[in-house]
Amino acid sequence: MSAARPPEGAHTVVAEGAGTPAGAAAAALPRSEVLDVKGLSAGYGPMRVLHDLDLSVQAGERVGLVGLNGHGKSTLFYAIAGLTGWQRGSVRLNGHEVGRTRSQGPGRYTHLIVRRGLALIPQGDEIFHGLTVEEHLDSGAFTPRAWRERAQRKERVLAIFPPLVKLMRIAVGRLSGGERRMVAIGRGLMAEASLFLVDEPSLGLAPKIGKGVMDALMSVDLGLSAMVIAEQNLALLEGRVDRVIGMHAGKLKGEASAHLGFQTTREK
Ligand SMILES: Nc1ncnc2c1ncn2[C@@H]1O[C@H](COP(=O)(O)OP(=O)(O)OP(=O)(O)O)[C@@H](O)[C@H]1O
Repeated sequence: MSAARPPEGAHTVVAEGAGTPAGAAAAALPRSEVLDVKGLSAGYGPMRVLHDLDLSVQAGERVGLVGLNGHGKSTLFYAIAGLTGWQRGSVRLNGHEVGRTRSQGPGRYTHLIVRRGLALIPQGDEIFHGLTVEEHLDSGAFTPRAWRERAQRKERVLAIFPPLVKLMRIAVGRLSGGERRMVAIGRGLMAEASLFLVDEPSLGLAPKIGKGVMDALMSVDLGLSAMVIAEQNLALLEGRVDRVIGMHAGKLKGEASAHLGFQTTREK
């Protein structure tokens, strides 16, 4: 697939949302902190997966999160979205505290966190086979403002994923794996978000297709929003994101600019 930048003036899903809680927060805090995680521990039932994490992401940043299977990348995303069973520590999104103990059940506050500007693009496709491509994209525009602007938002998504243009009326169950991944990511990009968490976008795809999907993600003009991409394959991120953070056994193990390769710099 080819990855095109969206047309000029239609550069970011988020900057367009500047009249909304998420957009206003991002617009009011140019180049400032979108995400500030401090001392985050989280897990499921009796299992502690994340251990005292600190992570800060600035507006406009594209950050890679690299780690092997099972080391907690998805759990970190779920914790930020309030989807883990419990957590301790602070998670601030656009300056607002969204982290708290999930004693009343995972997902209880997720809708509020989403309204604060979070878009989670989960691992795997998480799509409904009977719905069309267009219905999936529309479903990503769930805030009133995003819904009003869904036509423009779809144009931007289609500029990022041109192969979807001809598939809008096709049920996603009939698409290839790479096309389904484009739909899943495109649905996330329809949201009015200031922070996009993208979980292993190349997983399960042939290398060339996976690289194409990653190219498309790199072509998204973030404006004042930020993106964190979890990935097992460092080579897909190296030199293409602003920084790469490693994750091992539920801890952030280091940080390095992508072109320097991976170095442990702030092991906890
Ligand atoms: N819903 C869940 N309930 C219980 N344990 C879970 C759940 N989700 C993940 N885990 C466990 O948490 C640990 C971290 O998994 P996680 O999915 O966060 O890792 P990951 O780095 O994203 O790797 P993967 O690529 O496999 O998703 C693993 O031991 C996993 O089995």
